[in-house]
Amino acid sequence: MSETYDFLFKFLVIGSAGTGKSCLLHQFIENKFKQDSNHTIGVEFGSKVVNVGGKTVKLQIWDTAGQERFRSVTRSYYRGAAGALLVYDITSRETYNALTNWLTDARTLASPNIVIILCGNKKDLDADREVTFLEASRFAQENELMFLETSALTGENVEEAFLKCARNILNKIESGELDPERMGSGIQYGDASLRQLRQPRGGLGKVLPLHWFQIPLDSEGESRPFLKNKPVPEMVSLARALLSTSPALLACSRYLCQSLCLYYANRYAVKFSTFESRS
Ligand SMILES: Nc1nc2c(ncn2[C@@H]2O[C@H](COP(=O)(O)OP(=O)(O)OP(=O)(O)O)[C@@H](O)[C@H]2O)c(=O)[nH]1
Repeated sequence: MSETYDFLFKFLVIGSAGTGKSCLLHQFIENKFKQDSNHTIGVEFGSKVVNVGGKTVKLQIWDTAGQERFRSVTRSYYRGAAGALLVYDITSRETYNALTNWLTDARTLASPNIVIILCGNKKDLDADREVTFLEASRFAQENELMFLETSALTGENVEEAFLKCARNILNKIESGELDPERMGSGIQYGDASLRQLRQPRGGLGKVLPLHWFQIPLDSEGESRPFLKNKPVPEMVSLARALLSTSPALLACSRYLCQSLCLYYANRYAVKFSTFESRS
């Protein structure tokens, strides 16, 4: 069965042995708890297509072994990951204390820009807790990580952890902070977005560097084109073209507004996407 998706993100699941990494992946993909989970040998793999903020994203997830003896193997899989779940076990301070080492590995071997969500797993074992929610959330804040407590057993916050990480990556792509075109970004375009990018008839003959061009479409129908990242001259003229039509845009429906943007995006062979204005 062929899958269409807008993006593919490479994800890692890292953290000390026995924290529940394989169980988290299994719960996310199969929606059930993995009974009799054994230590992972090297690396295991899973994938799932999810819907994030109106985009279809395929998550390609590498579940790594936490045991020290596999470290040299697992490290070779870090390269080019866009996101990671960094897992500790709330009932084991030892796994929490090891977080700094895992973090250093992720940022040096994958990418300094890797988006990481810290997962305090085995939330269901609250009576045996050795790490408080508060101290872990402080650690997360200090290290610029997102944070959730999860339970692979009950499923609590498992899907949320993957989706939160994916949503953050998508936001960074849309704001221009992350460039999917950069080598080793851990992001690939899927069929759906490529279709949108196909050259129109009588097009420019070359695909321009791809930059995100965002137009807030809020409830008033207001359309203030603006550019993020480094605008290329073509993008500036695109912005001007849209600005000059703004009275018309103000009057027209969201649908028409989007069609017009799509028309220009196709014409200039640039990506077009929408997001909800939060004003
Ligand atoms: N109570 C509880 N037990 C869990 C949870 N997640 C995992 N476990 C148990 O923790 C143990 C280790 O789980 P794994 O998923 O194999 O751990 P891992 O992090 O993949 O371990 P390595 O592959 O060695 O790195 C197993 O006995 C699981 O049944 C959870 O959320 N709650």
